[in-house]
Amino acid sequence: MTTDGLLQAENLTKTYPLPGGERHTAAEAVTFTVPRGGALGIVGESGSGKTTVARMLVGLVRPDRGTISVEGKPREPRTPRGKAARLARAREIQMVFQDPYISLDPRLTAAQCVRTALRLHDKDESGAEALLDQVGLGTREAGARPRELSGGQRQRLAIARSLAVDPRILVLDEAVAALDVSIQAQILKLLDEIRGETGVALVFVSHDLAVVRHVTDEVLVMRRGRVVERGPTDGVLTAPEDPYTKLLLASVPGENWDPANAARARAALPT
Ligand SMILES: Nc1ncnc2c1ncn2[C@@H]1O[C@H](COP(=O)(O)OP(=O)(O)OP(=O)(O)O)[C@@H](O)[C@H]1O
Repeated sequence: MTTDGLLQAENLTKTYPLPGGERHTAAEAVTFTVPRGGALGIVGESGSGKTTVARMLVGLVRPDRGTISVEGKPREPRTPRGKAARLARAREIQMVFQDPYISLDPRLTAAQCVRTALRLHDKDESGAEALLDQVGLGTREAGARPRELSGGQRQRLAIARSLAVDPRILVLDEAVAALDVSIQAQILKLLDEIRGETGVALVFVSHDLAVVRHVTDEVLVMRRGRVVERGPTDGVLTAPEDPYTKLLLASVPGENWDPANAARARAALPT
């Protein structure tokens, strides 16, 4: 096992029971390293296993096999007992979900939400305004509850709350998928700035290749639970080698886009 890098996932495998006693493999032997301050994209179609990998990283799904290490230290599959150990674990990896509405407490204003996270981690609550400012939320938004914020503002708040913990790694699962493209661009720019300012590493899970192209250095392409291609994002998305990556790229509407090419690429894929 390599020991360099901030985050290491080694042979992560997860299966789920199927009716009839067999098991469905959602992720199989997924291995990658993310360097300090790096940004890794995990792409693939719906059902390829991206979310399963993201959830294993933060401990929401327990791998059948494989290990996750942060700075060479293995993460226990179970949440540790004791407040200090739990908080230390939370500081390693934070997650931002597609729909922050579900994960935000509807009763708390944006400022209260961030203050609560700071307090929990024994940090100075007066830092809340600076964090909200960092994600582009001003005084009016600071006093608003989630239902009074737009989708993009809610996602900014979810990011601010994650940053309050001062994490080493931020895992974002389809974090901009529900936003319209101009808001997506703003959030992607924000994430890039935050990465530059704080050195937080990003693991960016998305079905959207254009999104991953903007915010990641390296990319993994997943199909049916397996990594079928990996490498620098620009290289993989400009000159893909695997037929599945070619299919994903052929499926993106754009200039000279021809749905027939995507259909042909899919027909040529090995099953
Ligand atoms: N709790 C579960 N029980 C059974 N099967 C599951 C469970 N969670 C995921 N799966 C299956 O595992 C596979 C991978 O799912 P996963 O959610 O990781 O894919 P994904 O690439 O993130 O897809 P999407 O983009 O649609 O979320 C799918 O076939 C899914 O049906």
